[in-house]
Amino acid sequence: MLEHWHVPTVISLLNFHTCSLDVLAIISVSVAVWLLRTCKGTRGDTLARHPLPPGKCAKLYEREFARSSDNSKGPKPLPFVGNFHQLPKEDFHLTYGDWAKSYGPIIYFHVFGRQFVVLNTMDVVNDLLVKRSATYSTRPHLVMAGELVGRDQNSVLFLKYGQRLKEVRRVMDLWIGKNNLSSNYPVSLSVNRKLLLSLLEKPDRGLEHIKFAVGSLMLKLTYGIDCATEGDPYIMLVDKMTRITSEASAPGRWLCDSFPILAKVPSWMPFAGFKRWAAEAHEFIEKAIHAPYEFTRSSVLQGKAPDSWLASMMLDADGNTVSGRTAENLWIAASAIYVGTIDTTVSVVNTFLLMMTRHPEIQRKAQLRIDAVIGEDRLPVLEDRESLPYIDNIIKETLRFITVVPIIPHCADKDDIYMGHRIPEGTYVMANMWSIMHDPNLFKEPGEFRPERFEDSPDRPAEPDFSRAAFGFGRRICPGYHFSMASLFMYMASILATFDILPVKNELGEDELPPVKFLDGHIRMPHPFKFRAVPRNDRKAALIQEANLTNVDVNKL
Ligand code: HEM
Repeated sequence: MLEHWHVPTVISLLNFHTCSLDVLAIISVSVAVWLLRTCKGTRGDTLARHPLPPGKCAKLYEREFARSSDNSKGPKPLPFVGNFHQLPKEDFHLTYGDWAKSYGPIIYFHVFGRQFVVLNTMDVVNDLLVKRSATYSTRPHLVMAGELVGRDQNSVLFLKYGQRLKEVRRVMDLWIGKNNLSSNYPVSLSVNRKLLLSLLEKPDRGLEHIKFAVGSLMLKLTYGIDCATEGDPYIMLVDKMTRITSEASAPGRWLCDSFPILAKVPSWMPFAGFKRWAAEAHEFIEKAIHAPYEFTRSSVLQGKAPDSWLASMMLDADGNTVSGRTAENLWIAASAIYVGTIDTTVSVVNTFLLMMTRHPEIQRKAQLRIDAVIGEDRLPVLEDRESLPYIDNIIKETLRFITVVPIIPHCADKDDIYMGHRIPEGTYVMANMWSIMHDPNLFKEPGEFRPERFEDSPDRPAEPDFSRAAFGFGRRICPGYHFSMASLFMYMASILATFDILPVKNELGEDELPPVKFLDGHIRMPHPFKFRAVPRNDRKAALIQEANLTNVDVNKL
């Protein structure tokens, strides 16, 4: 049985800080426990209805599974491990996309008894995640990130669908929803102008400036925190929380996600390093969530809190700071803002800069359009968006090209039947956004960056605009959608209006084009790269200086 386990792969995916023998011990114990439970007919309701005789468990289980969820539309599984051995270490979306070519738009597979459905076209995604969002709006149960690190209690992204999620999303909507765009705008504008100044003053540190602008904007809006330019402790804190969360939820990394029974192993056992890691991560995340919240609470109590979303809801009708469930909703909502924004927005803006560096012709065209609308004497503002459809097309193309969240995971919270297939409760139902956004039947040369694809022309109709789908679906759609589209416009339009984005030069004085390479993960991000931001002319540089002199002081907002 063990050769089917692809043991080296399992071990390389682990981060248990323990030796391989320990891992093998865990695997052996888990296999034994699984077989015992299976043979007793206690594993899953299908098998519970059909107790299996010892010795034939694996074969019968496989047949039973095939009957229950029609596993025929997916790669052939092995007994017990299912399709584990066919899963890649990274770039899952590419493998799922390849499977879709053989098995069609819906793929079914299973790994150690956990069932997965991957949706590879917008039609099937809409049918399930949008039209049936009453069934498909919960999140998969993750043992490490959710249960052990505790993110299923304190992170919007991991919360199961239910009352708590609705309450927290309502709070977020008040803060960052469509109707609040204009009241957030002065702070956003101020941060945007500071970003231009940073690019002017330190043009060789472009990517750092973007990250700082995105992070500091969210901390200011949410908590009223003014970040120091470098090494801000709050930015470092929430950044670390983001990193830990993504490590804890990395697919295939933690054996306990495949064998939930391992969550019960006592932390003191020698091979239970993962439990000790989880306990430390949990403690750190609790601190990282509460530190900025406490900052706002104490400044509200002292009557000197700068305006912020949190401060606006911190006091009850009697002037006391809120407590209990209301306070919990606030800190959960507040902490989701930074985590939800940082990597996603930075990824899109960095991809935009990468593409501008590589495509001077697109950059020039966009600059001419901007100049025609705003002239020489001012910088772009949000109201210009309607007059600048080409910038919107650059945003759409950047979202399509990078596909920031390549796989969007939802989960069935009751049994369902779709196109004759049974989808049991608990199945992971994942939209393969990467395949959809790169479908050659919909997008001509999908690997090319081409904003014009969204324009109608006499010889070619516009290609589909799935930019909204890049933000998810149904009741779990990203609460930051409207805010993000507005801020992406402001980042892109104001950078293009004022700077030429150019490649760096090598020792021979030649342009060195940055490669198109991405870091894999839940969130796709360009590999760090270098570019030069050169002011288009003296007038533009002066406009940036003036905007920062006359800029409203965000500390007083
Ligand atoms: C370019 C920017 C962004 C992209 C591409 C993006 C994308 C996404 C996607 C794909 C999801 C999953 C939706 C689903 O499960 O169907 C999501 C969820 C979420 N996003 Fe964003 N997002 C962006 C910006 C933001 C911003 C600015 C915020 C700040 C509020 C935010 C907060 C969240 C939260 C809290 C969730 C979890 C929602 C839930 O599970 O109910 N995101 N985002």
